[in-house]
Parts: sequence; C-alpha cells; structure tokens
Amino acid sequence: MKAFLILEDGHVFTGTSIGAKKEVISEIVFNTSMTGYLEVLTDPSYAGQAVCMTYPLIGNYGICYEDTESLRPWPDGYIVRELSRTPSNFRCEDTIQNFLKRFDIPGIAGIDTRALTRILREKGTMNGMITTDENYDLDTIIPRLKAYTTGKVVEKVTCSEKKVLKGSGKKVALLDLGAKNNIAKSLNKRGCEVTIYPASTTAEEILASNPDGIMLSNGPGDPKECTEVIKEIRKLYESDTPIFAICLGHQLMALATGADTHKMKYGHRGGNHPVKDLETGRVYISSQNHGYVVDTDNLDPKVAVPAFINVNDGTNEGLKYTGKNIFTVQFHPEACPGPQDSGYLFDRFIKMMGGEE
Ligand SMILES: NC(=O)CC[C@H](N)C(=O)O
Repeated sequence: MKAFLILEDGHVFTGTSIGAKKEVISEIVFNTSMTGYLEVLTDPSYAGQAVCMTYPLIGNYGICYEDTESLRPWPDGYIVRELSRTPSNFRCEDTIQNFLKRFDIPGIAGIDTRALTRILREKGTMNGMITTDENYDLDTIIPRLKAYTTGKVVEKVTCSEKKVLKGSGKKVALLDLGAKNNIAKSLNKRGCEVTIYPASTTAEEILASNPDGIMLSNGPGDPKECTEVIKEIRKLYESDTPIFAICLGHQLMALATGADTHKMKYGHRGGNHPVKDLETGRVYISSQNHGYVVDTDNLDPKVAVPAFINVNDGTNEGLKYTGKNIFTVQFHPEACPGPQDSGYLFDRFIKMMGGEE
C-alpha cells in the first residue's frame, strides 16, 4: 500500500506504508546512527516526533527485546529508505513491521531519505504528516501541519510507580523523565542501588529517602513545557545532594537555576557527535538525541560554567555547577545506541557521591 510523507513546506514523498495504516502529524527529525535502530525506536525521548533513519537499510537483525531501551517504540512515525524483509540474527525475536503495528505506529519506507534529510538540514526541523490517503489535499493539510505543536510529553513516557534495582553500593534516586534503560543499568552495574521515581515525584519525597545522589534522566519534548518538574529540580539543587543529569535533565537543571534554552535548527541525533571536555581538552565521540540546547551566552558563572562543547557547531554539551556537586551533560554517556566513550562519567558521579571511582 502506498504512503505519503507531506512536509509543512509542501514537499511530498511517496513510498510504501509500513506499521499501522493510520494518519499521523508529528515533528520530523532525522537520526544518523549507522547501527542501533532498536535503541533509537525505544528511546522515550522520541515521543512526539517521527524519526527518519538516514542509514539506508533498517531492520536487518530484527527486534531483539534484550536490546530495547524501554518497553515499547515511542516515535509517532517511522521513516526509512529500505526496511529489511528478511531479518536474520540468532537473537531476532520479531520484525520492525510487527513491532510498529502492535503499538499502532505508522511509517513509510522506500523514500529518498537523503533528500528529506537535506531539506531538514537546510530549512530546519518541521512538522509533517504520514498518510495512506491518496486524495490528500495540501491546501487543508499544510495549515494543520503549521499549527501543530507537540505539547507536554514527559507525562506520557514516565513510569507510573516507583521501582528499585537492588545494589549494595551508593543509593541513587533516578527521576524518570523518559529514561532509557541503560541509565539505571549503568549505575546498577557499578553497584548502585537505583530507585526510579515517576516524573511527578516531589523533591521532598526524593530527599526523604536520603539518597547519596540524584540522577535526572533524558526525556522528550521542549524542556520549557516541564514547569512543575523544574520547580522540584530547583529544590533538589538547593538540597546540596550530588546530582548528575543527562540531556532533558541537563536542560531542566539549567532552567531551574536561571539559564535559558532554545530550539536548534535541526538538532543532534546520531552516534558520532564529538564533544570536548573543556577542562582536559580531550574529545569524546558521543551518542546524541536532542533538539534543544542550553544558552550559555548569559550563563552566570557564580551558578554554572560550560564543561563540554560540541566540536562541530560549538553549542553547549555540559555544565559544571559552581560550589555544588552537580554536573550535567547534553549527550548520552549511557550510549545505546552508539559509542561508550563517555561512560566514565558514571564513575565520576559515584566518586562525587563519596564512592570509589
Ligand atoms: N534525549 C533527550 O533527553 C532530549 C531532550 C529534549 N527533548 C530535546 O530534544 O532537546
């Protein structure tokens, strides 16, 4: 069955329908990772977005549930050049087709994903529609696409109740804003006992459990939509508990302490983004998935100073909080997908909590 991807600027791509046969409007973004399509599909930070994979062949090793970053795929839509019809791997348990269908996610295959990516790079991220309706009418669809906003998405992806991963080491409270599994796993495999809290948890409840440290996770959407969470994070900041934050968590800590964030032209999503540690000058290759970034122009050095920058475009990739045991990064030290070069940051966090590195 035919499917169409209609962009807000009037471009239309014609391909084949994959996944659910339904219409969806979403923000269209692209990811350049050459491996790890399953980790991308199950990363809750993609909620509210349709993702185009720039790697031309997707799905060739199928779905291996052990590798998922959450219990389901989260994008609103999935866009690929070629979807493998014969996944082959000894760990393969399902196909992308079934996985998308089961969770009612529509997609489109067989389009020129390079052309789509060039449009998004030149004009910036925009909204689009995936539909199987051949009689689509651009005059009515384009205004709908222009008017569409993603809104609050963290509440859709956070866990519904507290969960504990047992460990004999430092006690970490992880605020789940849409956390990828490998954040808790990275701490747990270093011995930490990790308590995962829903995003609506108050700072008082977290602090009452006397954690050795607090971890703020990644998550979807515009950080400025998280007004309630930002207030709680402000209290966590004032508590003097060691804090490590990743991606959305990093943006929310910045907003909670007086800095600003803005939307980037087309964001960073892929497995090869170079980030420079400003203290050592060393560059790490990082896994990334973000559309917003912290502004550092008016950063108050009494509150925080830049700790990492992106080598490609100079944007901020991390902050170190002055006089506090707090550091936050825009990239993904938990990898999955992508390079594990910055996994040492979990060891740094454990040291900050008074543990052995
Ligand atoms: N991976 C994330 O945590 C993404 C953060 C935020 N939703 C952004 O797009 O910038």
